[in-house]
Formats: sequence, structure tokens, C-alpha cells
Amino acid sequence: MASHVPVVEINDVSKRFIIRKEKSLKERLVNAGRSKQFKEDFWALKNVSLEIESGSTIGLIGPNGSGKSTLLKTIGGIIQPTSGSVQRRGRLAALLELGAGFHQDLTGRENVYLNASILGLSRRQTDLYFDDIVEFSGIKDFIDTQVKFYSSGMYVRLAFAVAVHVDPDLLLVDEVLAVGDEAFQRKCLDKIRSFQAEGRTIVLVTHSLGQVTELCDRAVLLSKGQVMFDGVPHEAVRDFRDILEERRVDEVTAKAEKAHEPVQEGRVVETVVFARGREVGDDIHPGDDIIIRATFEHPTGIDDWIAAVQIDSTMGTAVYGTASPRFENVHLPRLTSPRTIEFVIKNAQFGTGRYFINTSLMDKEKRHLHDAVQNATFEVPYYPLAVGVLHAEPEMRDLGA
Ligand SMILES: Nc1ncnc2c1ncn2[C@@H]1O[C@H](COP(=O)(O)OP(=O)(O)OP(=O)(O)O)[C@@H](O)[C@H]1O
Repeated sequence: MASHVPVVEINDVSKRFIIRKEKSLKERLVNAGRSKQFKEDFWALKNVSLEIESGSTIGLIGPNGSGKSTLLKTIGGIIQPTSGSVQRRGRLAALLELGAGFHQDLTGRENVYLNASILGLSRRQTDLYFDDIVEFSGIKDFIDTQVKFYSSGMYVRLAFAVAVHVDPDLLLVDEVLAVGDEAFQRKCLDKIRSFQAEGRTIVLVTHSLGQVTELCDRAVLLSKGQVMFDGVPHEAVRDFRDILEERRVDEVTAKAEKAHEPVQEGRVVETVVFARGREVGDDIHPGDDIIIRATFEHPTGIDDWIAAVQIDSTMGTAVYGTASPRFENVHLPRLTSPRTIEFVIKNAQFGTGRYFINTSLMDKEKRHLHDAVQNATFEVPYYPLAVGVLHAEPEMRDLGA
């Protein structure tokens, strides 16, 4: 459990990178002396302040380019902040970029000794750990091979094995673990769990939101170099999904606007979704009847038209879909002026998360006349016993030894 001793104190840290805009060497030469015009400041971190308490496991999450790796490297002292300060206590082990800290021309064995000495271990101490490190890495047969011949998975195996055997107080892990195969990833996660039990402090950057809620006791959400949320992992994950969704909706809207053509062939006017007995915009709970109400129109009129809805998860995966021809008892008359129809999904069992509804108007040949992408959305609130798009009421029994 986390005690109240900060292992890392990050005070108002900002990091600026200078981005060069020249594209070729020729352009650089031509622009020599006027280089200022072709440089741009880019703030990868903006006024980040965090205290990391001893014994905590923190997940850094955020969209691509939001500054996660930069923050981790700043904590690790690999890069210096442009302003602000970072203070760290205790022994650090860091798994940042792939191959960082490894010498290409040295063998795995030599690199283990080199790495361990950089991390503060004497040769004798490393001798003691060496067999365990090699055993953990699972690459015994290649330990006397130069690491330049290693695959990325082999690199990570050895680097992680060293990092976890040098008795660190603080372990920093960037996304590199994803490079290892599944069995090795599991082994790493087990190791991280035993580190937690031993009261060590871990900061990890990950795109696996499941890992964050399962493993971390705190999550920090970054967006455009700023801390957007700092607290309970599942809340950070929810806010992160919102950011991703906003971006996705913006992209979809921008694309739709770009390709905008006057609607000749009818359209989806609007879609609303709500649970029976509740308002549009209220959370939807497992067991609710979900009502999707969609309005369509056609300027010149169309017979035998088809209305279809599809529910997507935030990952863009279709979770459920249905269309009017499946309902033989309902005959849709010729569509001209706006007409609203309703689909009811009884006793719906969606898992925690946000969902989007795409509504389509099709002709009888199933040609899409208009797809209203992400036309409505709903949220199923957090529920702690499971993850995934399916809700179920789990039970667990101990069947004994
Ligand atoms: N050395 C550098 N020079 C210039 N820009 C950099 C440098 N390192 C990082 N950046 C920029 O800083 C921003 C943040 O990068 P960072 O790698 O920290 O993001 P991230 O959140 O870890 O992203 P990802 O999820 O894609 O790994 C990016 O826009 C990146 O291009």
C-alpha cells in the first residue's frame, strides 16, 4: 500500500522541443542563417506537477503524442525539463526506449554487467543476480551473442530482466513491454505485481486501458502535454475515452463537411437514444430497454426504404446492429416528409463504457443513401466486477483445494 513519502516530486515541469521545419538537406543549406524562421517551439509538457508516493503504481495514459514518454523520461532523468524541477529518491530502474542503455557491439552478458553497473550494482552483486537475470529473460542461448543481432522481443526480455533484478525502489516502464510475446508479458505483469506487494513504486506508460484499471492504484491522464485528470484509474480511463471520442467525432465531422454534397437522396435527420422511463442523455443501465428513435426524410420520395442502426463501442467495433427488413410485422410506407421510427432493444446488457449509434438510410437494393455516423451516444456507468462490452452479473465460488 502507498505510504505518504513522495519518491518523485515533479514541480511545474514544462518541456520544449524545437521542431525544424526544413524537409531536405538542400532546404537546410538554402535556409542557413535564416534558421529561426524555420524552427518552431513545441511544448511537449506544460506545467506538470505531480507527487508520486512510495509504494504506488501509477499509470500514465493519454492519446498519441500527449507527452507520456516525455514525462517518464523526465522522471528518469533522461531528459531535462525546460522549466520546473524533478526530485527523485531511491534507486531507479527504467525501461524506456527499446535498446536504450544497451551497447550494440557488446554481448547480452556484457550488457547485463554494464547495465547493472549503470543502475548502481557492483560486479559482485551482479554476479549474484546474473543467473536469475538470464533465467528470467529466457534467452540463455543468446546471452553471448552481440545484442545487435537480437530481435526487439529479445532486447526487452533482457532489459526487463535486468531492471527488475537490481532491487529498484522506483521502476519506470514505457510501452516497450508490448513488444514481448504474451507469455513474457504475463511474466512481467506478475513481476510488477510482486513489486507492488514489496512496496516498490512503479510508473508505467500504457495504451492498455484494462492494464491501468487492473494494475494501477492511480492514473494520470495527459492531453497535449497537460494533466487532464489525476486520480482513480477507472475515472481516468473514462475521461480518456471521452477525449478519444471527441477527437473521433471531430474527425468524422470534418470528413463529412469536406465531402459535403447537397443531399439529393434522402437523409437521416436525427437519432436519439434513451432508456425506457428515462431522459435522453441519462446513463443507461444493464437491464434497461434501450429505445433508439431515428428520423428520416427523402426529398423526392422513396418506396421500400430500409432503416438500419448499429451500435459501436469506443474502439469502433460493432456491438449490435439491426435493420427494418428484419421486422416483417412493420411495413414502412413511402418516405417523403420526415418520418420517425423506433427500435427497442429489450433488457439490454451492455458493459461499462460509451457507445455510439450509426444510423443508415438505404434503398431496397441496400445501397446506403445516407450514413449518419455517431449520430447518438449513450454511456453505461462503471461497474467494478468485470470489463468488456457485455454485462453479466458474475458470481464466484471457491471450490476448495
Ligand atoms: N526529441 C524530440 N524532439 C522533438 N519533438 C519531440 C521529441 N520527443 C518527443 N517529441 C514530441 O513531443 C510530443 C510528445 O511525445 P511523447 O513521445 O512524450 O508522447 P506519448 O504520449 O508518449 O505518445 P505515444 O502514445 O505516441 O507514445 C510529440 O508530439 C513528439 O513528437
